[in-house]
Amino acid sequence: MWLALIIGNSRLHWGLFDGKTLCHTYDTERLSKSFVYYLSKCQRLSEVQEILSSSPHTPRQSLFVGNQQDRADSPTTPSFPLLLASVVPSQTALWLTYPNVRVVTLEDIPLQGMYPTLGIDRALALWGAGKTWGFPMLVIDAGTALTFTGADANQNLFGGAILPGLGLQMATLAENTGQLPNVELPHDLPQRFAVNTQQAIQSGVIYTLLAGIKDFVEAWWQSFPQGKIAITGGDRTLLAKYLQSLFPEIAKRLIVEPNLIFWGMEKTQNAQFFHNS
Ligand SMILES: Nc1ncnc2c1ncn2[C@@H]1O[C@H](COP(=O)(O)OP(=O)(O)O)[C@@H](O)[C@H]1O
Ligand SMILES: CC(C)(COP(=O)(O)O)[C@@H](O)C(=O)NCCC(=O)O
Ligand SMILES: [K+]
Repeated sequence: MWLALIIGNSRLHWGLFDGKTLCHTYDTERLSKSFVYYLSKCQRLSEVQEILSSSPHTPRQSLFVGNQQDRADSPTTPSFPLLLASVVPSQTALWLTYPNVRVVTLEDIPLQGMYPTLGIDRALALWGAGKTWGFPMLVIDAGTALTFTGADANQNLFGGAILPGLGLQMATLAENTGQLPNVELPHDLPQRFAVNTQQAIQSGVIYTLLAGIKDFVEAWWQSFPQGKIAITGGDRTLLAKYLQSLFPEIAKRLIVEPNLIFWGMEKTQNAQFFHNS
């Protein structure tokens, strides 16, 4: 068993693997240094599962009472292997205190033509999607930031784009204006021409984002008529639903998949190391 951890800009994403099989996923808030320590002391799968699914993530001392001393001193109790991919350097530093950790870097991903500052989450999601469904592949990651990241049939980075994600667009309006409230995203596509403030914000953010996605997707298909498109990230389901209502011909060709980055991590040599250890 091994753990995959993706540190995004909003939260942490956890995957619990049995070899190549992804058994469980968890999303957590950012965690404390003592959490890192407790996780490193977990011996049984049930302990890992309990502390990752507890909320808030303050591990109960009682979980470890009894044989904690043995564990601290024994060299024969290694921690669960942890494969880490992070786009938040301060958080990477915290998780490097975990004893059995390996960090995925761009060098571990066999895509060609990557630029040095490309986000590891983008490269992994693209690698995971392309290896699973084939290249050319365009990944839309609807997370804190919304990114497009494409690779051609030769697994060469074609390029992409970065813009504020849905949540960030809404939050920025509320934070930087005197009269705009914090507004939730609606479950269904709102009416375009709104007659109140809340719906006007929803309409503006959603319809311009959908138009932008359509434009990128059409440009992608112009370059790669048979090119595939996968969407991931915390807002993927909502966006796929809006697209289904507004542009069903695009929605029909979208692969909606929450775990692209985990698939990418599993398909690196680093994971191979854990399979063999
Ligand atoms: N339980 C949740 N907590 C936080 N964000 C959520 C949640 N469910 C959906 N979201 C949406 O997911 C987006 C963040 O996506 P995510 O992929 O988790 O971000 P990141 O990987 O960048 O940390 C936010 O814009 C938010 O709208
Ligand atoms: C674009 C991102 C902020 C997306 O982060 P996320 O929304 O997944 O938290 C991240 O991939 C990143 O920091 N990229 C580095 C710049 C680049 O990819 O060109
Ligand atoms: K993202």
